[in-house]
Amino acid sequence: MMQQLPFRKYQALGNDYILIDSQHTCSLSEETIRAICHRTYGVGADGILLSFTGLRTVSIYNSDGSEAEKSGNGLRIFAYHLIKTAAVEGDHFTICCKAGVHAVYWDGQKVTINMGSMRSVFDIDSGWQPAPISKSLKPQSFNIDGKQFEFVAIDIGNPHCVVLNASLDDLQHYGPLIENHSYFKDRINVQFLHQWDQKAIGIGIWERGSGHTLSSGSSSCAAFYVAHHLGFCSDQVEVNMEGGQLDLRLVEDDIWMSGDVKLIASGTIYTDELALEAINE
Ligand SMILES: N[C@@H](CCC[C@H](N)C(=O)O)C(=O)O
Repeated sequence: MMQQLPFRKYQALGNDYILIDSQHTCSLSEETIRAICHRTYGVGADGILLSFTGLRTVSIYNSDGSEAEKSGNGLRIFAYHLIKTAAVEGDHFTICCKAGVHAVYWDGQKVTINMGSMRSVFDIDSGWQPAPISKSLKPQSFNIDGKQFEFVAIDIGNPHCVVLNASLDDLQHYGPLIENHSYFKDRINVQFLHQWDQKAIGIGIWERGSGHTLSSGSSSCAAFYVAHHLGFCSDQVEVNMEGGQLDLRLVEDDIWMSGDVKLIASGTIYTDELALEAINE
């Protein structure tokens, strides 16, 4: 059935999302999501945020059509959208995604979100395990296509593999190989941690389901959490990515994230004009 879907397009540090705030029940097939996100046949985006007007809950989709439990930039965008459309009142409210409920603060310029904490940690021998009370993390290593990498994989609502000894030049080649490694049956987001000191860390990003992106909120949180617990940085840092910076701090083991969001376009998607056959080739 032909659908006309009003949308807004937002970007957060170069990580772009199409937000569909639907008045009616609306579900999108994987194929439709891929077509909308396609950079030439569609509107073009790293993902889609789907919500129902009046509700503070959002579903998050990657550009390959898969659903994600969480997105840091996606949540900031959704919160900013609720503020700018006057769907929420005041400067303090909560929003919900598949990974749970998140507190939001708005200071008139930036959205700050409680991104929560590490929920589980990956061990090569025993798989995903509940986060240890000690919060201690131990790097492990794997060999990918002839190259040895040190990594720590943690789940903070969505899964992340923080690689500790990789060069950004290797991201395009090894990113997809790590994303799809047999260790990670639900695939994984990948961060190449390439710079750190007490006040700042730098990461390159390969996202599960969306590939190379210019920034990622949940990736920043995972890389920060790992770097801090390995003693590489303090409990408050700037995370530098190709698309810009996020400010993160740990408060009682929860990661608070703040950063920019911009509304860049709005319009209507005509679903029966989407070139599904072209994107399937
Ligand atoms: N861009 C996001 C992460 C989106 C979800 C991720 N690709 C996944 O599949 O978990 C962010 O800003 O966190």
